Amino acid sequence: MNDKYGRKINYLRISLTDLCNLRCKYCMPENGVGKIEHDSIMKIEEVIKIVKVMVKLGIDKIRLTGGEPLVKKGIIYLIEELNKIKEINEITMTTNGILLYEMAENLKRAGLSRVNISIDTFDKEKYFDVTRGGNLEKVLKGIEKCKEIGLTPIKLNTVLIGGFNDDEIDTFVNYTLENEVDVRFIELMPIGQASDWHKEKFISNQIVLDKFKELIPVKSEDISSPAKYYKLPVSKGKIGFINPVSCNFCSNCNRIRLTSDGKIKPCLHTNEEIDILTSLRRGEDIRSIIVNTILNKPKEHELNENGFIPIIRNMNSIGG
Ligand SMILES: Nc1nc2c(ncn2[C@@H]2O[C@H](COP(=O)(O)OP(=O)(O)OP(=O)(O)O)[C@@H](O)[C@H]2O)c(=O)[nH]1
Ligand SMILES: C[S@@+](CC[C@H](N)C(=O)[O-])C[C@H]1O[C@@H](n2cnc3c(N)ncnc32)[C@H](O)[C@@H]1O
Ligand code: SF4
Ligand code: SF4
Repeated sequence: MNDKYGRKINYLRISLTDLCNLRCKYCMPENGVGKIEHDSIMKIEEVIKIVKVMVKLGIDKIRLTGGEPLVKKGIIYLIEELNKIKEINEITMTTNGILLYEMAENLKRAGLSRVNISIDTFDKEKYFDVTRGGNLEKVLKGIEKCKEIGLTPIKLNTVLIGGFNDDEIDTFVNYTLENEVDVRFIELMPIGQASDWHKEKFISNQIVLDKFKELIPVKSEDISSPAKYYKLPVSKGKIGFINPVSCNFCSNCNRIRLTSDGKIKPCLHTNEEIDILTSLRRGEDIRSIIVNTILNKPKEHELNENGFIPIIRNMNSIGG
């Protein structure tokens, strides 16, 4: 269905869990998130019920995210069930890749279309540091496994952090020369853990464009994608830029979000949330809640406005 600004909303991003097997410094507190009451998290069957109502309203693309979606118990079953819903064209996932090597085959068999993998550095020690304990080798093996079995196209998501990985821009850009993988640089957002980070850490994607003058703009096949794409003159993969702060893709926004505790979020950058899980459990009409949420989706974010209220949730429970 369309929202009141005429945007067609067909993309649902679901944060399946706020738990994660990593603790990226910009995303999660060092000690993780305390386990919240089991009952306040959506069960797999509840996710399926909500999705089944949403597809009747025009949702045809689902992204599973988190926290880390691959640590959610029942993830394979969920994908199998979503794959049976005829209205859904694409089931995708955003993952840190740690468990991909061992799970990729089952994910593909269950019906997952493709994966976006977050990787902020190709340096083993830096990876261990920024993720507070992650093993880079596992992610790299996961990427290779996805290539091997055709869980593709693959996109890498790289958050640019001043003083951390801005010295690796060449490595990431050159990765696309030999790999049929898109690398997307994401500007760090002042959300959750990063909401009070020092401004030097927030660096603009423009520095990549300034450094690589030979990058050629590529027309995106998906006008609703937050990424603007470029490529090196002879390369297998593309370079994408996601500027969630200085973004100008709100006018083409096609997405709504479902948080791990069952709230619909009409926009990534608002604190507005509608508790659909409680309504579902009470047997109330969730269709009208979804219709209202879509109709009243904000026109755009207000990150650049004076008086902007910082987002309270950490990214791990929103899902990015
Ligand atoms: N401001 C804003 N940023 C977004 C939105 N959707 C995604 N992003 C940013 O883009 C990052 C990467 O998103 P992904 O989870 O890979 O999903 P995607 O870009 O929709 O993926 P594709 O379907 O492959 O294009 C997220 O972590 C966010 O930082 C959005 O609706 N608004
Ligand atoms: C919250 S994670 C969830 C999925 C999965 N655990 C992963 O890391 O891909 C989704 C995306 O959000 C990004 N992210 C988290 N906090 C962010 C922030 N403050 N600014 C920009 N991107 C952020 C991560 O880098 C990741 O690409
Ligand atoms: S960015 Fe993803 S992998 Fe890193 S802590 Fe957040 S949810 Fe976990
Ligand atoms: S900031 Fe809000 S309106 Fe803009 S693209 Fe993201 S989710 Fe859509």
